[in-house]
Amino acid sequence: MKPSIILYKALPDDLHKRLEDHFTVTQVDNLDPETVQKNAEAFANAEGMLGSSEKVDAALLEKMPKLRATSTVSVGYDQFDVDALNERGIFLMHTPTVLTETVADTMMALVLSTARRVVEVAERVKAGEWKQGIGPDWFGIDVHHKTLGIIGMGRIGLALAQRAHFGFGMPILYNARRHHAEAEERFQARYCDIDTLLQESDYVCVVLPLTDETHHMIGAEQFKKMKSSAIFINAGRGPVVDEQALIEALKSGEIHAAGLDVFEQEPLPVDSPLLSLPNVVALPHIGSATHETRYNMAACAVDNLIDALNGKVEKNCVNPQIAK
Ligand SMILES: NC(=O)C1=CN([C@@H]2O[C@H](COP(=O)(O)OP(=O)(O)OC[C@H]3O[C@@H](n4cnc5c(N)ncnc54)[C@H](OP(=O)(O)O)[C@@H]3O)[C@@H](O)[C@H]2O)C=CC1
Ligand SMILES: O=CC(=O)O
Repeated sequence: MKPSIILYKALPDDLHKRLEDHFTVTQVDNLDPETVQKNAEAFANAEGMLGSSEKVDAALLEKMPKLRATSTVSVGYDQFDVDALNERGIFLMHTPTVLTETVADTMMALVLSTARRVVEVAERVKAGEWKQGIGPDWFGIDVHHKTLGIIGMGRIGLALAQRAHFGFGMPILYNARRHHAEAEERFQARYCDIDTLLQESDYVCVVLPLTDETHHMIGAEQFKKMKSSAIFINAGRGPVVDEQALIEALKSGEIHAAGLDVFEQEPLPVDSPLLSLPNVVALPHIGSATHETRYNMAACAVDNLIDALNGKVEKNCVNPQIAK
């Protein structure tokens, strides 16, 4: 008999079929308590689950006594209570690598569009304001050869450094928990403490996972240390940044502008002050959102679940140490 799984995300037809070749699939819209209750038997029998952007906590796991593996269509796994999974011996699979280059492209797009005011100026053209040769009120600031600070020199940080170094001739500063020889050798990146990075960077790019240590790691104190001409980019997770402090820093001119792909609350509430600031480029968490990459992530998550339920966790497993 095929193992049963819960699928809580729509997948392309061929990938859905691949899951059905291996498993008995129950598809649900979300993991809300009402959904779980309505499909209680399917949840009780599920040995695997696959989806994204839904909380998986101890209360949900209680309803899934047979669960052996979870597979998220994302690299970030802050939605999961990893301790609870470990305690139950449940594998957590994720999709690193397949999305790295696309997210780095998005970060470079945020740097460029914020510095050159691409969104704001394009809106002015559409509004019919381009009536004569443009003056300084349309100008932006340069990106090439400015100093780029990267907080989080992991897979994505490294791909961003590559673009900035080879494409834009930017000196690179970085901070992470450890030194990264590859970044230093290939991109002449210089490791520094966060304060030095904040003080010396023209662009401060954050691409950190959300953890207890990184929650509100960037707040009022950190914005005060940045140059008043600095541009701040966040594409990691919203709660890594104290959003209220960011709003104050943007309003008071403590920093020049911000390019954001992630927010403390998503979707960003329509009354967020961020939306009325002309010096903010706000994107709807599109870091990995290209057709190619989203397909590759889904395919990776499907393979990950098949692997994990067959006891194969050498690749893409967050907690391989629980294997018996
Ligand atoms: N906007 C979007 O759509 C997307 C957002 N993301 C987010 O980006 C994050 C990073 O992805 P990826 O690069 O693949 O992950 P990696 O695990 O490869 O990199 C994470 C980096 O963060 C650093 N880090 C972690 N904790 C701390 C800390 N307390 N202090 C300083 N540095 C820290 C790590 O340091 P060290 O190297 O020393 O271990 C590492 O350099 C994801 O977790 C996710 O939240 C990812 C994809 C898309
Ligand atoms: O935010 C996206 C991810 O893959 O993590």
